[in-house]
Amino acid sequence: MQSDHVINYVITEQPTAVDLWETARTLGFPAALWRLPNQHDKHLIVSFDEVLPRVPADLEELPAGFALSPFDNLDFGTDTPPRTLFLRADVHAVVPQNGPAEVTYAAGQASDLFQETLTSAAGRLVSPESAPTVLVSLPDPDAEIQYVQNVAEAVEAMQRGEFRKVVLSRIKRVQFTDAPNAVALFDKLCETYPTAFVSAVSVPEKGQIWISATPERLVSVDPQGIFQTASLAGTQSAYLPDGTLKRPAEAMWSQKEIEEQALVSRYIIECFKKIRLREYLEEGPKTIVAGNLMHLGTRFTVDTQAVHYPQLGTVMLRLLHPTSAVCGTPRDVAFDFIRSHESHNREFYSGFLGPVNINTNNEGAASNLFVHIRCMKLEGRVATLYAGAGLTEDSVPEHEWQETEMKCQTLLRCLAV
Ligand SMILES: C=C(O[C@H]1C=CC=C(C(=O)O)[C@@H]1O)C(=O)O
Repeated sequence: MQSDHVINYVITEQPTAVDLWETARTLGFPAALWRLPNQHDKHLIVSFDEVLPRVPADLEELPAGFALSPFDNLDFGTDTPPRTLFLRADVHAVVPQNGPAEVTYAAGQASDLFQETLTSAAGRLVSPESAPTVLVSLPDPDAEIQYVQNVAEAVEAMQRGEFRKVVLSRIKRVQFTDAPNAVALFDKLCETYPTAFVSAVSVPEKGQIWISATPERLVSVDPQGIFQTASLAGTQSAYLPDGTLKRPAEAMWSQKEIEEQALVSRYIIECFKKIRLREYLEEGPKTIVAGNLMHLGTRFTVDTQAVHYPQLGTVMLRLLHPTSAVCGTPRDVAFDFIRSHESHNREFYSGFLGPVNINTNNEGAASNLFVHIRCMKLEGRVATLYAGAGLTEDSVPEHEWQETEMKCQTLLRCLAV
C-alpha cells in the first residue's frame, strides 16, 4: 500500500501535542496519540486521509502509521474486503517527557495547509489543563438484568457442551458538560497507568475519538525481530477490602480463573502449532497488575531471526485476532454467540490497535499492536465505555457483572475531577 506516495521530510520543533491534535481536528484529519507501556515518550501521528483506507493488516507491507481494527475482523487475510483502518504517518511527532516535540512532516499541499494552520491561532484553541468532569452517568436500568440473563444463557450453553468459553461485553454511557479534552484525558491515563498502552485516536469520518489504557499486548515485533504476544485473563481487584494495594504475590486465583486464562494460552499455542512453530519461550502464568485490577498473564516470545520467520508478526496477527481473551473457545462458535446475544455493536472495542513500523528511540522500525480493551468511544459530550468478562461453565452471573463494573472504573476514575 502507498508505495506511490513519495514522502520528503522536513523537521521542525516546538508545537505541543495539543497544538498538533487540535490542528488535525480543525482540518478534519485523523490523528493517533499513544504511549507504549513503561516508556516516557509520547507519539502523535496525523494522517491526511480524511476517509481512512481499510487495509490488510500486513506488517511487512504497511508504511509507518497506526492501525485500528474493529472486533469484527475475523477473516482478514482472506477474500473479504479489509477492515483495518490505517492512519499513515503524514505527520509524526515524538513528545519526550521533558523538552520540545520533534515533528516530521510529509511534503505536499495537505502538509503545507497543516503547517500553516498549526502556526495560526486555529491550532491553539484548547488548553490541556484539566480532565473533564463526569456530569451524569446515563442510566440504563435494564443493562444489569440483560447482562446477567445473557451470562446465565452462556453458562447453560457451556454446561450443555456447546462451547468452553465466551467473553460477553456491555456498555456504559456517561455525559459531560462540554466535549472533554481528549489530550488532557490521555495525559492523565499515561500518568495513572505507566504499564499500560495508552492511546487516543480521532476518527473524524465517524465523529469518534477512541481512548484506552489497555494492559493486553496482541503482537509486537521489535527492531531486532523479537516477536511477543501474551495471554491475559482472570480478573480481581488490585485492592484489599481496607483500600490498600495488594501485592501480586497475595493474589489468590480460583480454578475458574486459572482455566479461563489457560484457554487463552492454549489458543495462542494452537496458533503456533498451525504454523509448526515450536521455538517459543513461554513465561507465566503470573499475576499482572493493570491499574485497579489484577490478571493472570503469560508471555510468549520468539526470535524471528533465529527461526528464520521474518513475517511471523503478520502471520500470528491474522491467526490470533480475536483471541480467547475477547471472543472465546472455540472461536467461531463464541463469535456467533456474542453476535446473537450482545445488543450493542462492539465497533473498535476488542479489536486491536497500535503503531506499525514506527521508529522508536532511533533503534529501527517496530510494530506494537494491543487488544483494544479498557476503552471508550467519545462522541461529542457522550462517552460510551466498553467492558467484557470471560465466562466459563463455572461463572456466577452477578460476579461477572461486578467484574465489568470494575473494568469500567479503569477509565471512569480518570474522568471525574
Ligand atoms: C475483555 C476484557 O478483558 C479481558 C482481558 C483480561 C481479563 C479478562 C477477564 O478476566 O475476563 C478479559 O478476558 C475487557 O476488559 O473488556
